[in-house]
Amino acid sequence: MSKKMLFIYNPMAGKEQIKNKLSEIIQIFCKEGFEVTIFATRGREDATKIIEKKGERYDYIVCSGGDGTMNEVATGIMKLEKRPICGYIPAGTVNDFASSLKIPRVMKNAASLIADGDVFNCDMGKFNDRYFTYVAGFGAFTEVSYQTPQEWKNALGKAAYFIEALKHIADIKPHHMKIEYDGGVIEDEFILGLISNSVSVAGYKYYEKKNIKMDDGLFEALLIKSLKNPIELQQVLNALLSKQLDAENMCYLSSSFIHIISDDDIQWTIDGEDGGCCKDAYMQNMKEALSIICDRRALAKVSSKRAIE
Ligand SMILES: Nc1ncnc2c1ncn2[C@@H]1O[C@H](COP(=O)(O)OP(=O)(O)OP(=O)(O)O)[C@@H](O)[C@H]1O
Repeated sequence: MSKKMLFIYNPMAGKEQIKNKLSEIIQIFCKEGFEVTIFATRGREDATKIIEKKGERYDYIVCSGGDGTMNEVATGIMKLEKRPICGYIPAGTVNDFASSLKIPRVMKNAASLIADGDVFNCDMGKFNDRYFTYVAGFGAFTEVSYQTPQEWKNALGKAAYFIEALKHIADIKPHHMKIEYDGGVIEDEFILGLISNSVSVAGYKYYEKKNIKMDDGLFEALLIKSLKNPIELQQVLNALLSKQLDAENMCYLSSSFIHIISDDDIQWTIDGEDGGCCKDAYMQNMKEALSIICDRRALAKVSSKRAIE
């Protein structure tokens, strides 16, 4: 019996990367016995809407685009009762989510993986009434992915985000907030927070020393307190570069939920896109909610159910 696939792609993502690859990708799917319906997105939330409307008719929903498109597709799937298996062909600049799951950057290899790969039940994040696949954040680094000029992204790739972030860190206004998590509360002034379910954020593998699992029902939260002088700033930058996440003025914790209540509105970023402003952000880990195809080698690293091979 043929497997029904809805293939959704953002034609504009990552320098219109898919333009010359589409035919090859579709041929791979057809050769592998998929019956493919193709949908090109036209703008914001298009992917989510088509999935909400028609997603349950398919066995697989495969998307191609950047982290923003992946987010919109995962959001659509979360809204379905009968959730199809998700596949991803990355086409953006950074693709943190894809790199955590070892999904190839070469599009035809990622397409072949859809037929060959393993299904991984990945945790998803819920942020108030929205969803995220790998990160919700505020402050210095988080504003970067949509502030970094496109020409920099194209020329420098991952380095562009980091350089832009370093430029901004000193200008960021601290926010007074209360942070509730499994078994604890912190109250302080913070300039940055990253709540993630990924081994890589903004292109940097900050968490690689921490043995992060993406199906354990836990977020990792990295918070940086308000910095009083250039020495403290330097210490934090050094700690970030050497991936020492529990240094002075930094908090690192794991929790199934994170509730952040701030005195003033905070600008959030969700999976690298604008996440809007709010004073009250409740983030709940949705354990193993998204079934996504990934490389077998990634499972050994990101799944709590597999012993390291
Ligand atoms: N045809 C389109 N034209 C313009 N924007 C689109 C179109 N289709 C979808 N979008 C919107 O563009 C946003 C960003 O797209 P996406 O993340 O796929 O690419 P990108 O920005 O190039 O990738 P990255 O941010 O990873 O570099 C999506 O959230 C989506 O809402």
